[in-house]
Amino acid sequence: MNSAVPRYQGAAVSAETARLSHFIDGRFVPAGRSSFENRHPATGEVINLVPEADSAAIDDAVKAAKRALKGPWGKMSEQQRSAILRKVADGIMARFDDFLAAEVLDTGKPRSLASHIDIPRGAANFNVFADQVLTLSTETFRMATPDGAGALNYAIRGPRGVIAVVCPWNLPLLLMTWKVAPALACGNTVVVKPSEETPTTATMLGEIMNEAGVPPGVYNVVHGFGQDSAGEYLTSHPDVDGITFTGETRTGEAIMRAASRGVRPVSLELGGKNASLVFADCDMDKAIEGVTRAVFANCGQVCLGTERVYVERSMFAEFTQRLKQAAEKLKPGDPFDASTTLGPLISQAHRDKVLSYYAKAKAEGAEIVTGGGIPELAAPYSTGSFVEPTIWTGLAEDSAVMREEIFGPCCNIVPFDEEDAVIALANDSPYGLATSIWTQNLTRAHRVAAQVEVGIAWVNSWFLRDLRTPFGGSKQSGIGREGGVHSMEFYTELRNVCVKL
Ligand SMILES: NC(=O)C1=CN([C@@H]2O[C@H](COP(=O)(O)OP(=O)(O)OC[C@H]3O[C@@H](n4cnc5c(N)ncnc54)[C@H](O)[C@@H]3O)[C@@H](O)[C@H]2O)C=CC1
Ligand SMILES: O=C(O)/C=C/C=C(\O)C(=O)O
Repeated sequence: MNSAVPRYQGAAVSAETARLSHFIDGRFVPAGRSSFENRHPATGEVINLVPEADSAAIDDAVKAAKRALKGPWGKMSEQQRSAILRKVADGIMARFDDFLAAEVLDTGKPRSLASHIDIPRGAANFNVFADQVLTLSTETFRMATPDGAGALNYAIRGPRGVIAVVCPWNLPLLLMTWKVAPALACGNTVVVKPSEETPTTATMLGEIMNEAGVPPGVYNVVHGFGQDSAGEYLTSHPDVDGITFTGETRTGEAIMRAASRGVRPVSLELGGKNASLVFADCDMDKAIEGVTRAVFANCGQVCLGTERVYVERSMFAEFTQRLKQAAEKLKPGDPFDASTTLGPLISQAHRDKVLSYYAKAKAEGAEIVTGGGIPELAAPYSTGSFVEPTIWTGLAEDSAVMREEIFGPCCNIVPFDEEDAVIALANDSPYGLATSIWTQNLTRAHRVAAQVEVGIAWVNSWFLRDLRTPFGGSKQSGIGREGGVHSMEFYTELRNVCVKL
C-alpha cells in the first residue's frame, strides 16, 4: 500500500486530510510547482492537498507513457490486455467502499447515487471494453489487377500512441474510465488529467493498475488546473498522439486549438441544453419519475440532464404541479446519509454561477414554481454549496436561462400545442446532445426521435445506457462518438495492407 493514496473508512469527512500524488511510471510522485486544497462540497472542509504538476512533471508522465508503448504492453496480445482489464474491474469492485467514499467526499453526491452509478460503471467500463477488443474486426477487399492475378487489401489496427485524457468533475471515475478502458484495450498508453475538483479516484486507480499487472507508464495521472497549468501543458505536449475530453464547450474549443498543433485527433463530449418533450399521451407517472431524474439527478450536474421541459398544453398544469411536488421531496444534506437525495453543487464558484442564473430567471420575468435560493441546513452542511431545486415557467425561448447550459438542478417548463412546433423548439439550440421523449404512441416516438438534432434520443427513459451504443453530441455538444466499436475507432489507427497476388 502506497502512503500517497488516502484510505477512506467510509463516512469520516474531517478526520482525514491526506496529500495526494501524481501517478507516473507506476509510482506515486508528489512533485509539483505548488499544491492546492481539495474540499468536500457538502461542508467546504479540506479533504486533501493536491500537487499541481509543472511542465516538467507533465513531460515525465508523457515520456513514461511513450516509453511504455515500446515495453511489454506494446507486445501483449488483445487477449492478454483484455484479461488485465478484467482484473482492473475486479480491483475496483474489491475496493468498492474506498472508491465510493472517495467519490462522495470529492463530489458531495449522495452515496446512494454513487453506489448505483459511479462506482459500478467505473468497473463496467473495463469489462465492456475487455469484451469489445476481442471482437474487433477490419475490412478485406479483393481487387482486380491488369495482369489478372489480383490483389488483396486488408486493414490492421494499431494503437494511436499516447492519449491525453482530460476529465470533468461531475462523474469523475465513470467518465475517466469510459475513456481509459477503451484506450488501454486498444494498446495505447494514457496520461489522465482529472478535474482539479475531483482528483482522488483517478489517483487511487493507479494502485489497482499496479495490482492488476498493468506495466509502469501505461496509466499515468497528473494533477492541476486547465489553462496555463497541467491541462494545457498536457494537451499541447508534442508527444501526445490523441486527446479525449469531456467538459464545457469553451474548454473543448481550447483543446481543439491545442490539438491542431501537430494535427492530433480529438474526441470531445461537451455541454448540452437538453429538452424533454412530454406528450399528453405519455404514462404520466413514468414521465414525472424520468423528468425528475433528468432535471435533478446529481444536482443537475449531468451533461445529458434536462433544463428545458416542453409539456403538451392539456396536461401542463398537472405536470408542473407534480414536478414541483417531486422537487420539494428531494432531501439535501449529508451525502453519506441514506435518506439524502440531493447533494451540493461541486463548489462555491459553481454555486455562484448557478445562483446567477436563478437571479437572471427572476430578472427575465420567470414565475418561480419552486426553489430559487439556498436551502437552510444545519452545520456542518450550512457551509456546503447547496442550492434549492428550482422550477420556472414563463421564460422566453431567447432568454439566457433557456439558451445557456446552467449545470444546476433547475428547469423551465413550457406548454406546447403541436408536435412540429415542439420539435422546432427543441432543435433551436446551439447544442445537440440529448433529448427524452415521453409518449405511448410508438409511431410518434419514432417520428420525433428521427427529427431531434441530438446524438442521443431517449424514448420513455433517461440515462438508460447500453455501453455498446454510440455516445456523443452534435452541433456544439461535441465531435465524434464513443462507446462500443466507436471508441475502438477513435483509439486505433487503421493501416491498409495491399498485397499483390
Ligand atoms: N460534461 C459536461 O458537459 C460538463 C460541463 N461543465 C460545465 O463547465 C463549467 C465549468 O466547469 P469546469 O470544471 O471548469 O469545466 P472545464 O471544461 O473547464 O474543465 C474540465 C477539465 O478540463 C480542464 N481544462 C480546463 N481548461 C483547459 C484547457 N485550456 N486546456 C486543457 N484542459 C483544460 C480542467 O482542468 C478539467 O480537468 C461548469 O460550470 C459546467 O457548466 C462542467 C463539467 C462537465
Ligand atoms: O457515459 C455516460 O453514461 C454518461 C456520460 C455523462 C456525461 O458525459 C456528463 O455528464 O458529462
